[in-house]
Amino acid sequence: MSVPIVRTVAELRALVAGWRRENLRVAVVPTMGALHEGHLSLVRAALKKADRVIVTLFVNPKQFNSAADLAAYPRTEEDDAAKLAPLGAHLLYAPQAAEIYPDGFSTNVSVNGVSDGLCGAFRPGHFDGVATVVAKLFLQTGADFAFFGEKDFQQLLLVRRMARDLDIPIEVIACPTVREADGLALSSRNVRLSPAERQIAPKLAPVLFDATERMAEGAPVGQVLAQAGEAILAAGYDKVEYLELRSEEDLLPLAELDRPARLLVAAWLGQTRLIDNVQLSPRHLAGSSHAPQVAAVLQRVG
Ligand SMILES: Nc1ncnc2c1ncn2[C@@H]1O[C@H](COP(=O)(O)OP(=O)(O)OP(=O)(O)O)[C@@H](O)[C@H]1O
Ligand SMILES: CC(C)(CO)[C@@H](O)C(=O)[O-]
Ligand code: BAL
Repeated sequence: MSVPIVRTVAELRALVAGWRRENLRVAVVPTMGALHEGHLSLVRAALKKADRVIVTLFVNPKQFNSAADLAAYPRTEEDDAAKLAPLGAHLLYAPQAAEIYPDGFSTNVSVNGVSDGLCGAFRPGHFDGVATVVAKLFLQTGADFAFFGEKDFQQLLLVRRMARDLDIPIEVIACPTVREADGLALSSRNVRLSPAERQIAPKLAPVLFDATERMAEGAPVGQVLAQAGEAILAAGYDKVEYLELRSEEDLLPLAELDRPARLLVAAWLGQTRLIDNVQLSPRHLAGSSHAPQVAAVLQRVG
C-alpha cells in the first residue's frame, strides 16, 4: 500500500473537490519532509479530526536564509511516502518549486508583530517565506484544519495570525513537541549532529524545564535566564542565539512571570542550530509569586 502523490495544484484541487462533494472534512499537515515521529504525531492528530488528510512536502527555498542550509536539508521523499502509508494519510502533495513559484511570482506575505525577535531576528526573511508558502498551501488545499507542532512555536502563532488576518477559513491546531527518550526535541536537522554533539544535544531541554520551575518558585526572571544561558554553554553548546520569556498568547517579551508564558531558545551545536521551548503551565503559574494576578488572567483566558 502506498500513499498517492500529486505534484500539481490542478490535480490537488480536483481530488479535494471530489471529497467536498461527499461532504468530507479535510486536514492539511505542512512539512518539508524527512519525516520523523514529530511529523507523524501531527498526521495522527489530523486523522482523528478529519476524514481526509493531505500531507504536503515542499522544501521551501524562500524560507531559507542560508544557501548552505537549503543545500544540506535532507530530501527523502520515497521514505516519507512509505512512512505515511501505514498511518492512513490520504494524499502526499509534493509540488516542484515551479508549481509554487512560477515565473513572475511577485507576492510576499509578511506578518508583523509575532515575527519580531526570536527566530525572526536571526533568520532574516524566514518568516515571510513561511507565511507566503503556508498561505499558498492553505488556499491550494482549501483544508478545514491545519496541524502544526509546538516545537516551532513562533511559526505556529504566525500562521494562525496570517490565516485570521487574510480570512482564510481554516482552523490551525497545535500539537505538543515530540521528544526522544532522552528529551531532545525531534527535528529533521538532528541528523546533522555528530555522535559527540548528539550526546550534548539533550542537555538543552532540562535547562529549560529547570528554569521554568525556578521562575514559578518566584526567582527573578532576568537572573534565571542568565544562569540558564550559562548552563547551556557549560553543557557543551557553542552559542545561545536567544533565550527569552515571552507571553504565550502573542509572544510579547516578558520581564516578569505575570501571565501565561513560554520560555524559548535557539542554540548552536557546531554547525547545527537547534530550537526548543517550554510552556509555563497554569500549574507553574499558580505556584508563582504572581499567583493572584495570574489566577485572574487564567480565569479570563478560560
Ligand atoms: N518534535 C516535533 N514535535 C512536534 N511537531 C514537530 C516536531 N518537529 C517538527 N514538528 C512540526 O512538523 C511540521 C513540519 O516541520 P519541519 O518539516 O520543518 O520539521 P522539523 O523537524 O522541524 O525540521 P527542521 O529541521 O526544519 O526544524 C511543523 O509544524 C513542525 O512544528
Ligand atoms: C510550515 C512549513 C512546512 C512551511 O514550509 C515549514 O516551515 C515547516 O516544515 O515547519
Ligand atoms: N521547522 C521550521 C522550518 C525551518 O526551519 O525552516
